[in-house]
Parts: sequence; structure tokens; C-alpha cells
Amino acid sequence: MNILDKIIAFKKTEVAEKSSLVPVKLLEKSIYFDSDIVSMKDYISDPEKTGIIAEFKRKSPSKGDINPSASVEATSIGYMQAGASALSILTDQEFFGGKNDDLISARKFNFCPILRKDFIIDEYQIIEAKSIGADCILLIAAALEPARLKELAKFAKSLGMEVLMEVHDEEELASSVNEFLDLVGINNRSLKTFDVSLQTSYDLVGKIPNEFVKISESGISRPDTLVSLKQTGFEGFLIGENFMKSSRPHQAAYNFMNEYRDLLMAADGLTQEK
Ligand SMILES: O=C(O)c1ccccc1NCC(=O)[C@H](O)[C@H](O)COP(=O)(O)O
Repeated sequence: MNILDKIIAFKKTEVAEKSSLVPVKLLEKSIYFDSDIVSMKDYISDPEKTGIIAEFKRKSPSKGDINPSASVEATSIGYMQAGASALSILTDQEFFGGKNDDLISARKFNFCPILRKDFIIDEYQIIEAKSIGADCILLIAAALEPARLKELAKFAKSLGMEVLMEVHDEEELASSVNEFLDLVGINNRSLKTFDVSLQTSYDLVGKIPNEFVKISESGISRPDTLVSLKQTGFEGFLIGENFMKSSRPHQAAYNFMNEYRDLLMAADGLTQEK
């Protein structure tokens, strides 16, 4: 059993418990339920923005504790002030130390697209995502049969939400891509070995149909990597640990984004000189 199998097995029990404790009818009463979303697709593909989806995660299966006591308020506000285009908030408690309240707090303090980062296997979790103020959900191709993934994506769209599908290889991409997705993410981290290889992104970017916003996810730690990922066709970059491992994640994000902007300007200057 790999880590994803373990997480999904846990989610099945979690969803059964939660849905018996908090019925859908109650979730639908949330002030966020009928609110319009802030479009992740629009913010990421805006050329004036950095495309960075800055992630708030306290721990992870691959790294253990990263920053258990970080403040979601200070970090999310700081990320957006630093120039992030969007936020990704881990809501899984068991494996990532997150909670729904983290997303609710991020929503309260920021006007920007927010991705609910969790392991979605059921419509209940999508309704819950909308009720806590998320704009976009993640569907992981390795965790869902293609037909089920499509069903969940369609359901999210029916609630007015956007969908990011994450894949790890060409097979997942070919079998799971469907018309209800908005963004497609290439995860550079193998969920079997936890090894990270940016080559996965470079190999797969050309295979993502152009109607989807292309995101590179995981293991990004250098601003110059973003420049080359952008040059190969990525518009979005999901970055978590590199910021969160700092005692001041928002400061790390600020430094990273400043350096990225300088590199982009220098790269643009070189292109114009040619
Ligand atoms: O991060 C993990 O250890 C992990 C393990 C199993 C499933 C998912 C996992 N991570 C979720 C993510 O996709 C990352 O948090 C996200 O892409 C950011 O990655 P990073 O910048 O490397 O923190």
C-alpha cells in the first residue's frame, strides 16, 4: 500500500463520519455556499501576475513536521502581499496537519482564488469545500477512476467551482482528461517513492491540451526554475515546502517572488534584444 492508498482509505472513513455528523443541508446554509467564486483560472493565466499558488501546509508524509505552529492568517496575507496569484490550503488533518478552519481563516482575510488541498473522493467533500469558501478543488487522477473523476469534476462545476486535476504521468493524463476541468497540474513528486523530479513537468507539459491552464506542482525551490518552467508552457506553479520551511514563510515567499520578477525582466530584456 503506498501513501496515497493509505490516505484514500482514511478519507473513506472520514467522509462517512463527517457526513453523518454535519449533513449537507447544514453545509448549504454557509454564507459562502451561494457566493461567486474567485477564478483560479483567470488569476493564474493573467500575464501581469506571478502564477504562483502559495501553499499553507504544516506537515507532510514526505517531510514530517515542516512548520507546525505557523499562523494561517499571517502567512496567507503575507503570501498575497508578496505577489502570489492564489492560495492552496491543506485541509487534511491526519497527514498534513491542516483543518477546514485554516481555509475559512484564509478566506476571511484574502480576496483571491483559494484551492482546497485535500483528497477528494466524494461529492460531500466538494459541498464542504464550497461551504468553507474554497474556489477550486483538487482531483488526483491516481486516486480516482477516470469516470468517477469526471463525475466529481462535473459536480464541482455544477456548484460554480473550478477544478484542478493532478497527474503524475502520461497515462493518467490521457485517461482522465475531460471537459469539466479548468486546470491540469503535473505533480513532480512520486507518491510511491516521494522522489521529486522536475523532468516530469518538462516531459508532460506538451501533452496537456491547450484549453487547460498548466500548473507545475511540488519540489520547486528556485526562482530560475520558474523561469524555465514558464518558458516551456507552464502558467502556474504550486509551491509549499520551500516557503513553509522558513520560520517566516511570507518573507521567504517575498524574497523568492522578487528574485523571480528580476529574472523574468532580465529574460524579457534578452528576448527583446535579439
Ligand atoms: O507532500 C507530500 O509529502 C505528499 C505526500 C502524499 C500526497 C501528497 C503530498 N503532497 C501534496 C502536494 O501536492 C504538495 O503539497 C504540493 O504540490 C506542494 O509541494 P511542495 O512545494 O514540494 O511542498
